[in-house]
Amino acid sequence: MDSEYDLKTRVTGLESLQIPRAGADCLVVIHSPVQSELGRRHVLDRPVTTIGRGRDNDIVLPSDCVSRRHVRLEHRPEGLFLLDLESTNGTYVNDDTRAQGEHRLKRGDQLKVGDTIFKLLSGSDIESQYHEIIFRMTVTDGLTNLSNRKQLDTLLADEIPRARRHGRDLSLLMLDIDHFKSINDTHGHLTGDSVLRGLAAILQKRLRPNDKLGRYGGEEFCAILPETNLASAVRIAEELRALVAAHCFAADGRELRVTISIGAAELAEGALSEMLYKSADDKLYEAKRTGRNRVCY
Ligand SMILES: Nc1nc2c(ncn2[C@@H]2O[C@H](COP(=O)(O)OP(=O)(O)OP(=O)(O)O)[C@@H](O)[C@H]2O)c(=O)[nH]1
Repeated sequence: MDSEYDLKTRVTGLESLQIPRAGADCLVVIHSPVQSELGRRHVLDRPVTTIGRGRDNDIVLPSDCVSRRHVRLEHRPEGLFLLDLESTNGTYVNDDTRAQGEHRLKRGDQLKVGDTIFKLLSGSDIESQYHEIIFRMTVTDGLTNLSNRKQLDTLLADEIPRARRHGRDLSLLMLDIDHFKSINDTHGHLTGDSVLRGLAAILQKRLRPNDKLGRYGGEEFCAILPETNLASAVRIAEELRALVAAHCFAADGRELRVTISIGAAELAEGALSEMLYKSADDKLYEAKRTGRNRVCY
């Protein structure tokens, strides 16, 4: 049985980008007030999928015009059925038909739930794959393949209420390559790019699957560490720092040594995403000011 955590990460993180098995039904977001949701593909790989505003739904739409439990989709031998759960604003199929009772869906149908419109597609449809590619492009950093800044914001905005709800810790690391400009200047931008890719791979390999690593910008990375207090985050940060310092990057057939500075912060009571970013960022700059290749918290 999946934990609530696993279920949610499946639909909020890059984990949701797994290619579904051929022929699996998918709901693809084709209209949303949240731009970064466009093209997101929800694979309907369970017997029942619920959609609603409440965090306990399989697909969570945090909008006032969506009911807490809004609609339920059910796989049966005869096909996929939709059942509106007496939502206030209703569920509409193909624009104007308000779903009454059970409604059998067919591929290509559009479902309007509040201000989000989904299209039911097969995972193997060219159209579904097209949406997926566009979605990947909007949430991924092209160089490192990690989450981009926008996606990090979305992930952190999801993790903060989850941590509060379950009374769990949450920490954030901001990581920045030391003297990266001189690596570019000495070895060229292609080597700089390869260092960024190599660094991303080292960090990703050490972190746990539930941690969320992204490229915050330029040579700065960010790791969201759910269920991690500050002491553990600092231990992890120290390990990452040491791993990078010990790694031999390659430049023009020669060895290149790279170090990183890290700022660590823990979610404080009542703090918002920006405050957590700022606390970790302040500590990162303290690490830079006090000599680099170190962790500050
Ligand atoms: N190769 C490459 N370089 C980048 C990329 N993004 C940002 N940079 C470079 O990263 C460098 C960052 O330089 P600075 O902000 O001066 O920082 P630094 O040299 O790392 O110095 P400290 O952070 O103070 O240790 C700039 O030269 C940017 O051009 C990228 O995608 N590829």
